[in-house]
Amino acid sequence: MDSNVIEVNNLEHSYGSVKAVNNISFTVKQGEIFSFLGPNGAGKSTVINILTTLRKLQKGEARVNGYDVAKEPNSVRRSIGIVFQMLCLDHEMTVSENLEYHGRIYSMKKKERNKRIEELLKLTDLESKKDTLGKDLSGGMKRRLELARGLMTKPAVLFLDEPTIGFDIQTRMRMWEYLREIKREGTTIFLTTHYMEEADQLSDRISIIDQGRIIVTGTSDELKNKLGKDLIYLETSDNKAAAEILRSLESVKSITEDTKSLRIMIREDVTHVLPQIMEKIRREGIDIIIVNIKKPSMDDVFVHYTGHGLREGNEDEKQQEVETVGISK
Ligand SMILES: Nc1ncnc2c1ncn2[C@@H]1O[C@H](COP(=O)(O)OP(=O)(O)OP(=O)(O)O)[C@@H](O)[C@H]1O
Repeated sequence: MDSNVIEVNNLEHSYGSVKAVNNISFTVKQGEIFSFLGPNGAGKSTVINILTTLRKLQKGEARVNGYDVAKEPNSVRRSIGIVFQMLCLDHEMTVSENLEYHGRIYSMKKKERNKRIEELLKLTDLESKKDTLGKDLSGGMKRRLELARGLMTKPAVLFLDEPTIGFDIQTRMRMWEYLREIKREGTTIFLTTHYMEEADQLSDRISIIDQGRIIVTGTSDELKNKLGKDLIYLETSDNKAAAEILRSLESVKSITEDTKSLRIMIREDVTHVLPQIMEKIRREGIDIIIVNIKKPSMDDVFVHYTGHGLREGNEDEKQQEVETVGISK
């Protein structure tokens, strides 16, 4: 039977007049990797800070490992591991000493500490660096050491706030491997990210969060499949008029329009629909400049549900949604 390691009900949080978290509810099951995917300022850090008891809960309910974050913060803290955006290592200690020190703080016995340090150095590929000072590690190694430290006490749940921010894609992919390995050890992982691919590749389930609200939750496949079977990117001499014409087609599920192109989600096999679409547009005297067919990506899911791209303030990515058929949320 699935058991919930995290349970959040109607969580709200404001900073003065700014409502950072607006009535959020979700659960995370034992052994899952669960991600909050959202742009800067969406409210991700605020939620993770409340769940890890670093920020006081204002309104709503939250339980972690069965403990109430408002009423039993010490029990929550003892049962979790945390890795935050900001590095908190001691740069004058070696890799092993950093882990050793953390184990002592949590009153781990010497034998247990040594065993765990050995396991974690192996897991995070830091065995050859065990006597290197924190300040002499690369950025990726420092983050791995943070990860190892967060896991020292074998927490039931690990919280990671943007674990791979600023990493190149290779280092990011290695980090995903470590996180999958940690999951295999039985740890539940809650992470925040603004990388589409990270959420897509790593998570068992994803919540898209925007402006303090959860917009939609599901597995990567569920979210993509809800959009439609295939997606056609179309650039024409008059996108607005083309969207107008195509909206009446039964096979078209929805159309997202931006300044350059149309993203057309379709219900049926693209090979049947595409000739029909081309014919209809050409008949109206509209020229087709580019046609591209692909399966919906997490990027498409994000644009579809939020109505904009992920990098806030980039006008090229601001999209205007012109749905033809409402989709269930
Ligand atoms: N200490 C604070 N005081 C005032 N406003 C804050 C504070 N922390 C966050 N905010 C505001 O609350 C909103 C949510 O911020 P939060 O840091 O939770 O978002 P986020 O999704 O984690 O963003 P990022 O990815 O940039 O960390 C934003 O509008 C932010 O400006």
